[in-house]
Amino acid sequence: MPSQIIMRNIDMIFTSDRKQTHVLDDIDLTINKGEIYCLLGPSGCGKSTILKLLAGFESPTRGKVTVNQEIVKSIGPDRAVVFQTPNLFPWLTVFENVVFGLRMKKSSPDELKEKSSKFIEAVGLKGFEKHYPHELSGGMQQRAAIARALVNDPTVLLMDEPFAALDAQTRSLMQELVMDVWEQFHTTILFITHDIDEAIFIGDRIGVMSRNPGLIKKEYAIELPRPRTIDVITTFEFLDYKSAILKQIQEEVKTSH
Ligand SMILES: Nc1ncnc2c1ncn2[C@@H]1O[C@H](COP(=O)(O)OP(=O)(O)OP(=O)(O)O)[C@@H](O)[C@H]1O
Repeated sequence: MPSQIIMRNIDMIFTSDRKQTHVLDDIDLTINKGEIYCLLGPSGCGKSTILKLLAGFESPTRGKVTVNQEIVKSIGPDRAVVFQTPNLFPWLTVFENVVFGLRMKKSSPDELKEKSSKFIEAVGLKGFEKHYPHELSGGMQQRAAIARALVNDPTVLLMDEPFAALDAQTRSLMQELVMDVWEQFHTTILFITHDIDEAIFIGDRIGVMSRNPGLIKKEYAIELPRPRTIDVITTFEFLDYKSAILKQIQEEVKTSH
């Protein structure tokens, strides 16, 4: 599969109040087209910084970030971001929130209708098009945020702990939703999480990071068959991955204290 995201020799040093923080150290990351790559790691290791570099919110101190063979210089419609909080416009309905980007692009009414219904249905919100965000549960709001991200046909979906604020049951439904959406559209996904089970369930590969400065310490290829359903989390293969990753994280914690 061709590489879609390439980060080479990335260093990131933030300077504030004359203090320098070396957040990322020589990060090399390649994500293939259609792959789901999960980043796991302790708080402050630089996971969101990697996502911000890919989204074009920040530029690296050193190194090169390319998406679709183009150097990332700013934000772009080829890269959609889903954050922990859905950030929907409270004064707009689900339909209007989802088509917001399309309206900005002056898409035709037919395109608005066709694309919104495709993605609203894909995230299981059919029938809720006229609802306002305050009339939806947290999980439903996040579904709308995912539809809004997908409606512009991004080639890359960047998800920053998208389900961290949800209760366990909703979270598990949302993980299955990501699987469903991926089965339909095969979008390349970078998915940031603190949750090992979530990373193994969703990911094709997992990068485990360490901090001070942030490094991708080890990568794991998750060869569980797809399509995956939540039952997979009780299989021996799943538990083997979990135990190996837990061991790696525990070693990290020991050496960083
Ligand atoms: N704009 C900035 N200016 C200065 N320091 C920053 C800036 N953005 C991030 N940092 C610092 O970089 C480090 C990594 O932050 P980042 O948000 O990437 O970590 P993270 O692994 O995503 O953490 P968490 O899991 O808690 O979200 C932190 O120490 C943070 O304070």
